[in-house]
Amino acid sequence: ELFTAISDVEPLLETHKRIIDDLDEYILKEEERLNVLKRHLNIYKREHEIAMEDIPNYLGNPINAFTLIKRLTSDLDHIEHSIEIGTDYIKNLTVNHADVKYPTLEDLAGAAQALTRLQETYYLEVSELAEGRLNGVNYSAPMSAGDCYELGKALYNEKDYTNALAWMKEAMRKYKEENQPYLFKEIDIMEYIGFAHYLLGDVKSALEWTKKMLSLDPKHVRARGNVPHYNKIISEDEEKLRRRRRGDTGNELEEETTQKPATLTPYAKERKVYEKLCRGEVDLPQEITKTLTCRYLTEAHPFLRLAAVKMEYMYRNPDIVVFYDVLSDQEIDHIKRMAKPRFKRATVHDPKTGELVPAHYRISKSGWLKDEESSIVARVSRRVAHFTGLSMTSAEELQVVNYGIGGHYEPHFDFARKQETAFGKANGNRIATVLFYMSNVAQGGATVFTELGLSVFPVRGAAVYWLNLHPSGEGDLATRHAACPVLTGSKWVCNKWIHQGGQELIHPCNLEYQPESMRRKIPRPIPKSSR
Ligand SMILES: O=C(O)CCC(=O)C(=O)O
Ligand SMILES: [Fe+2]
Repeated sequence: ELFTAISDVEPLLETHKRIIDDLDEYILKEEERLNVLKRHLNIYKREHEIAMEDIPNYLGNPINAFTLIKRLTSDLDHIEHSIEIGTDYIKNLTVNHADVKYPTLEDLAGAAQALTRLQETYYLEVSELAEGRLNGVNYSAPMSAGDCYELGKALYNEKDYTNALAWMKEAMRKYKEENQPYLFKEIDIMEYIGFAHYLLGDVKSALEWTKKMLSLDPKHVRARGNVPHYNKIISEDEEKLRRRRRGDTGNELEEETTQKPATLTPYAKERKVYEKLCRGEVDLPQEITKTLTCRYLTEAHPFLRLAAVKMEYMYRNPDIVVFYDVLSDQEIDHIKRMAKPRFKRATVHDPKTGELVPAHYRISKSGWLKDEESSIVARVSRRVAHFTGLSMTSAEELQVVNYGIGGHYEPHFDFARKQETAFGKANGNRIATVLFYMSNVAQGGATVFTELGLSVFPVRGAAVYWLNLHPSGEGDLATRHAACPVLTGSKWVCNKWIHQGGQELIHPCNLEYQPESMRRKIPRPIPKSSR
């Protein structure tokens, strides 16, 4: 898939240029051909008019008789030939080339879902997006009726009827405004709107739209078939309502009327916090902010006395630290260049089939770089040892990540839980995470800590650092974090995960394990809106 990493979308511009050149040439040839045909047509029309004015006189003229016959024989051959060339040309015309990359329908669906994710996370209005605006900033040309229609169709095919409906309504509005020729018609948009309403349980609106379809085309087969079906459902519903009002409820109806209390699942609760953090709507409580400091780090390693590192505490207990200017522009370019050819989409095991399938909770592409492969990668590992003070003997290779359109990584822990296979390996669990930012992100793309209520926004060249484990080796649940969907720009990061192996003397473990009950003393973040 191409939509999972922005870097993979770049070659599409070359494909795009090829199509422009081919179409340009094709249209030029077609126009020449059509001009010939039009010239012939005009002659035929003019001659026909003259002939009809006075038929005997016209045919009585031998020249006219000849030219008429000529027009119906050799001229016609010419015309036919010209049309044939046209159809042959069309038949042989290819805008598909083997040597350039094309996106697939799966890419189209992925890009459509990404837009929906962005729309929902960042509260974007469909009408704003359709005008090419993101948060009030103009980012692209307005979308056409055709763009909105295709997007609506892709969402409809993915069974996202709510968003499909919103985009189809936008398509309808633009279709009327634009008055442009399209391969689809107004009635096609209406059909999607009507059926989406039906699938969302709004049968009355479905009927209304179907009737509108019939006013445009009284013979429309599907619309005619649906009207009685919708009418039946509506009258059945009304009957149920009447019986309920009369108190004449059977058991079956009683069940329907008992409403379940609207409680959010833990997943939905976390999702809400995650989205709020992504929008930057949560401030840390003063109890935390007053403990946050920044300074030059000089003591973690003797090397730092020569080259101190700027550090800033983003959170205390657990400590989340940002180190600034720990990757240079050259290092970033080198790491990106090395990683690109090895990019693979993040996959998970499908429990049903046992096969590796793309992970929907993580939309990005990544590749791994070894220290031995490049002195620059090795230098970055040494730097990590300097500013974390940890041993790199058990560290993983450098993981390089690029997020695609709306790319994200849903809330997770970096450490392995007991049931997971990585747990208990020779090197132990991931004791620490160093997350380098290799790009700024214009909008979106924050790293957020859902238990702490902390949003960290990417700064190119900086790294976030935290310990994933308690001194006892137990995973610290407070480190749960996520990567927010990228709204604009391309987000590049790289991860260095350091394991327990090798830290025995540097970071001795002990039985101290700060239980959940203790951590509750840290005030919870207060959402802005509740103040
Ligand atoms: O990209 C980010 O901001 C976070 C990435 C992350 O959490 C991970 O790769 O484990
Ligand atoms: Fe992570």
